[in-house]
Amino acid sequence: MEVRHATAPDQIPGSTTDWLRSRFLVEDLFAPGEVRLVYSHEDRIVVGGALGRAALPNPDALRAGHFLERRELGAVNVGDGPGTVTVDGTPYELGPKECLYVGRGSREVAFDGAFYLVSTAAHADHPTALSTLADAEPVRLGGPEGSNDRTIYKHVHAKGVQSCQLVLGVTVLEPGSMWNTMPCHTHERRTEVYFYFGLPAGQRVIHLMGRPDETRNLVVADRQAVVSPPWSVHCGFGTQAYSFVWAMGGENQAYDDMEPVAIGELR
Ligand SMILES: O=C[C@H](O)[C@@H](O)CC(=O)C(=O)O
Ligand SMILES: [Zn+2]
Repeated sequence: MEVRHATAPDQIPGSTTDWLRSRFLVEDLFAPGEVRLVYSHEDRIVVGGALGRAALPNPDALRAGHFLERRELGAVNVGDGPGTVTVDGTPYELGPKECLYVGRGSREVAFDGAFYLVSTAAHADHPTALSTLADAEPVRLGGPEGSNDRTIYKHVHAKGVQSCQLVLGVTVLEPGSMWNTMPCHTHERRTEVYFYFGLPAGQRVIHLMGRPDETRNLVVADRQAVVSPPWSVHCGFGTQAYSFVWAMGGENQAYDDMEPVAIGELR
């Protein structure tokens, strides 16, 4: 497991493309038969990828008896077909874009498929729960005039699957729509990670990050993640339509607790 230290906004002016990518972009999460993990000190969020048949390891850096001893986990099927997550002997079948929340205290977690993983620190046990696309109360936002016609599926949130601090959903853009999260925002009380998937090979998402008045861009390929510290905007446009998993950890779980940024304020 790679461990990344937290960052500060005053590191952004003068930063190089390579430095930005090494701190904020997570590139290689998927290898057949492996679970790959990156631990970010931004709200202690761990992100990962599981491909094929693989079990959740217990990295030394956690100093835990097992991965979920003091953590909770969301696993989203980012493949094109069904996949299975088995938790302490109980199998759960997930369709594409569906999510399994795995509660603190679960010991053995195994995957069969293509899963994106997000884990946050947890102080209480919540039941392991499947959230299907129908459970996620889809909300249609945007429209063709803003090239941002998209559907937001909320899986783990205050009114859905319960958790300690994890909030997680999937946003799907309609063909011909390119922009996510515009107008954009920050949320001072939470870190958010975007994981882009379903982007055709050779296409890219241009992801904007940084303080609203000092933005930078990251060029992101399919199945890559971007960590947004509380001071950073997070939005982007694709060269074709795509989907992404958004997940947050931090001080509260209020999805709408954000500082909106007017488009004209961006620099
Ligand atoms: O804090 C909330 C997150 O940034 C996302 O839910 C935004 C998003 O999915 C979108 O506008 O497309
Ligand atoms: Zn956000």
